[in-house]
Amino acid sequence: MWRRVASLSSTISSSSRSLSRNQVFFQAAFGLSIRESYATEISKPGEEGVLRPKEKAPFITFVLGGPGSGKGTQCEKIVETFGLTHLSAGDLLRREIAMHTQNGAMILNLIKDGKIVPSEVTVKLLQKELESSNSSKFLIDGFPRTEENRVAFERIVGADPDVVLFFDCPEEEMVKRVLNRNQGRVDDNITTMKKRLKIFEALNRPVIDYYKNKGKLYTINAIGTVDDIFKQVLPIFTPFEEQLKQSRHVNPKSPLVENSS
Ligand SMILES: Nc1ncnc2c1ncn2[C@@H]1O[C@H](COP(=O)(O)OP(=O)(O)O)[C@@H](O)[C@H]1O
Ligand SMILES: Nc1ccn([C@H]2C[C@H](O)[C@@H](COP(=O)(O)OP(=O)(O)O)O2)c(=O)n1
Ligand SMILES: [Mg+2]
Repeated sequence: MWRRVASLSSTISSSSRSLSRNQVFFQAAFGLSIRESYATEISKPGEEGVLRPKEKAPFITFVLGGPGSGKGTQCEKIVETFGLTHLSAGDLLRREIAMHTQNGAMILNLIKDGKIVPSEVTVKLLQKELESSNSSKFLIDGFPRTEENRVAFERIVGADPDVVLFFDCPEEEMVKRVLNRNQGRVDDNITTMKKRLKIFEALNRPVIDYYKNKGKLYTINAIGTVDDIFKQVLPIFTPFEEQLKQSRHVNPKSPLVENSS
């Protein structure tokens, strides 16, 4: 669906190039933001009163939690079961480092120091993935980590999450898991971890509170086995059964698929 939008946007004049392809298309054609245009029945000038089919908004889940709370591990299980497309903000940033891109060195220094990369950089990487994907159901892991991240995503991508998962884990357990992670990450050491935990408390808590107030937050007790934790995650997606069933990528064994054997 995002791809369909992208192909239409090539007809838009080059004077609007600083906007995203989605924004260019929807703003130029209908003067609407992406979210508005997905949610509203619209008619072009000269076609007043002609109802056009509603576009479907992408289904977006944000995955929050401290370092080592098990976000990535649970995302793998969600992908396996429900077929959402997994976008890890941390993985996208690490890919920039590995590819020695223009921002690579800056990102490496911030990550080593437990700091947050400027929102514009992270959101642009996410936006690129969202726009080039065939999928319409996304799991965005490790994002937004700050209020600035959240606002930048709203401004640049123009979409809101349907679900926000928060893996709630005691610090002691997170430290233990990170120090045993063994993935060769530059930030998996006690010095960086201590900084990350401080930053998490200070900057991620306001994001958690924001989504709690909006009624979108699902808090999961992240202590226990991977399977026990996933048992808490499963029922969260049940109310979204219809939307998720339409995904081409849904695992046929998913509990959301009727008559699965
Ligand atoms: N429920 C769990 N119990 C014990 N260890 C876990 C659990 N979930 C994940 N882990 C391990 O903890 C480490 C951190 O998990 P990860 O999914 O990478 O967390 P995050 O993405 O939140 O930093 C990994 O080595 C992972 O295998
Ligand atoms: N929204 C984000 C996500 C990650 N980062 C940076 C800073 C984080 O400490 C690192 C690693 O993030 P990642 O989500 O992979 O980390 P964990 O899986 O929680 O340990 O990347 C960021 O600056 N902004
Ligand atoms: Mg992770």
